[in-house]
Amino acid sequence: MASSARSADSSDVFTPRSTSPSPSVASGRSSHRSSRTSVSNKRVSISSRRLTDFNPMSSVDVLAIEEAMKLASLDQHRGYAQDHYTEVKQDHDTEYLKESEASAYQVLREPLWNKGLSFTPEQRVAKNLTGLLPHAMESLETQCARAMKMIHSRQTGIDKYLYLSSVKAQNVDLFYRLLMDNIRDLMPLVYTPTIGDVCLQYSTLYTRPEALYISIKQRKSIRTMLRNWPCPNPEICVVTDGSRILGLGDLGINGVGISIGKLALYTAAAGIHPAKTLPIVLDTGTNNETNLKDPFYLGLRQKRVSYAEQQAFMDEFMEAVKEVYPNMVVQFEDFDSEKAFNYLDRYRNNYRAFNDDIQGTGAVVLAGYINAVNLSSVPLEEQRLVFMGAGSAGVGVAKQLVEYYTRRGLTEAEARDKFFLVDTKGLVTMDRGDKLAEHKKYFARVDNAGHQFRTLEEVIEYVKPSALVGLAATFGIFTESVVRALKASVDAGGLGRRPILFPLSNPLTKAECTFEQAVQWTDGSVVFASGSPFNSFTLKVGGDAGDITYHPNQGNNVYVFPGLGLGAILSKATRVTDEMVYTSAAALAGSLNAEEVHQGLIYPKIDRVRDASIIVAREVMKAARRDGVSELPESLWIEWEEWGDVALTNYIKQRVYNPTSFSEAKGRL
Ligand SMILES: NC(=O)C1=CN([C@@H]2O[C@H](COP(=O)(O)OP(=O)(O)OC[C@H]3O[C@@H](n4cnc5c(N)ncnc54)[C@H](O)[C@@H]3O)[C@@H](O)[C@H]2O)C=CC1
Ligand SMILES: CC(=O)C(=O)O
Ligand SMILES: [Mg+2]
Repeated sequence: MASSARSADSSDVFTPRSTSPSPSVASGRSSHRSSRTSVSNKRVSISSRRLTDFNPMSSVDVLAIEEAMKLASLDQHRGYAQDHYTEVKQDHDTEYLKESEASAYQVLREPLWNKGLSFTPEQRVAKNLTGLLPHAMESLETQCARAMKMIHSRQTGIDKYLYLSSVKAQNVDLFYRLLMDNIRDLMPLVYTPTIGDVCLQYSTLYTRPEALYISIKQRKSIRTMLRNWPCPNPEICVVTDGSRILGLGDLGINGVGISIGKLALYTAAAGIHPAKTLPIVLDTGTNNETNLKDPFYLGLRQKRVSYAEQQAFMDEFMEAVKEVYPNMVVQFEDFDSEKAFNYLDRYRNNYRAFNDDIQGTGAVVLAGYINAVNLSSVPLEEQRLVFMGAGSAGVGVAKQLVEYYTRRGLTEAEARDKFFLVDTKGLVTMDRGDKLAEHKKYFARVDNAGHQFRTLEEVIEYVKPSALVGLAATFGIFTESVVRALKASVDAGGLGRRPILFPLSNPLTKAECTFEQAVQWTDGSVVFASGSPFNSFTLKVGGDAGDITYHPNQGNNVYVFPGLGLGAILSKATRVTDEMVYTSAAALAGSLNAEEVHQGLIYPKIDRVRDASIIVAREVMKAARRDGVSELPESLWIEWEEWGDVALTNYIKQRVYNPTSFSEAKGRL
């Protein structure tokens, strides 16, 4: 962080690590790092030659691509031959370059220090910046207005993303002010849906490192690589192996875009300091043929290793994390479903870890469901739910809802009975004749009397559901006949009842139906939430009634993971417990303001995601305390018990990052 790095106790927050902070060092982060990587100098120069020689955006001619392929294959051999399963030893000093010791050039080049045109005249003199900047001094707001103008001038989502990314590479405070103040417009760029396109093309769009890239071939050096991260003591990491990125399948190392995007939202939506976030991709190969044939693909050019081999690698990774960054919370993201469930079970009791797709999604959908049931006029006990998709998200959500029902007085069997999960083969039943994946067995029906239901229409006809949830990553699978059948089954229960329809798959190209379709096919009665954002929809009614505008909800785990992570960090939780996850859902459900309730929404508006995250974090902290996993001093808890939520909320607010013009950005964890 540029500004808190300047405060007296900033050594823990400040970023670049260096052995030689002399003025002769050319620039900020990259120069410090290269000064310490003499062991692998040769490898570094080979890969940088590849990156600079070929501008991926312009090299469309065949010759350039052939040449690139030749060089890429050379690079692969040379690079990996050197560190194949051997440890690359590097010395790690614990000194970090201080901003006060940095040259003016370094201050401007370090994105965590650079304040752009917001440097005051006094700061410009003190830091020898006079003449290096235009004379004008501007507030962050003015710089944001300029940046928004530039974003609007770009035509495609990717181009807008690239512009934003370049802002982040130059001025972190500006990037986050921009994102926080324009979250409705910009979140769809740094997150779903645009991040899906970015991940698909990550290796081609690549311009600079933004994450830790840990390949299984470097497994002996995991600790070294973790220590190489230039910001000291990161507190939250999002780690993926790229095996199931959004609904786009196995993207290999290209999936790192999702770790980067989610961590940008940890900062924008919950105020975790950017210098405390660490995106990680574990490269264990890819089964994506397009990637394997792509000359620019940056990951290991091999098929994925076996589950057993990856398991051993994962064990080593988790142990290394605990040793190098013992306080860091680990968010597992977008692992394919078998690994997602296995790793959650394996690590949840011994590490500060949670799975976003299982638990974060479970919590966010539960929150939306609690509010949707109220709007639907179908009593909680009468609800019956069909889930299209029985993967990590589908099963994770259904289990979270079962917990809700049991807390409401149902037995576990009664609660489970409300859920009908459907996958590519139809309704999941015990006697379907195929080998059920372990995670599906809990919900496999045994009351189907030998009958199998292959299509969604058949399932709806059989179940007569009140709610339909889509987590199948299949575009358009909620057809008109499916949605009308859902509405008919709800209408049959009585007048004024409303169907709950949640097409939650990401990105938009995988949404089970659109918002407009949902409104049209239910004659406007739908209670709707989608994974990626849709625009409001105006139905032209004509006549005296006038037009009616319908507002969608975004049911995305972005409403939960930032607050859950922040709560886990601030409470110094040794584990992320089920109670903490459940509480995050209950807190989110109760976080709507009067206007949002009046508008019939089930989630807070996305512009209020930060308010919601603070509430979620506060309640998660209290849940950690109830579960006995908070390592905060007892005296603090006694104080908060005495003074109540206001005091705890203030404690959180004082610790969140909030870049402002001309002054130190507030907040550090
Ligand atoms: N809105 C949100 O916050 C979240 C949304 N998701 C989305 O949920 C989707 C699924 O994620 P995971 O469960 O992790 O994936 P997964 O791959 O583990 O599961 C997908 C499931 O859908 C089923 N399926 C696929 N095609 C189908 C079809 N044509 N008909 C019926 N079933 C079909 C598969 O059999 C499998 O059970 C993805 O698009 C992901 O982006 C995931 C997490 C959070
Ligand atoms: C939102 C999210 O985590 C997913 O689609 O996988
Ligand atoms: Mg995910």
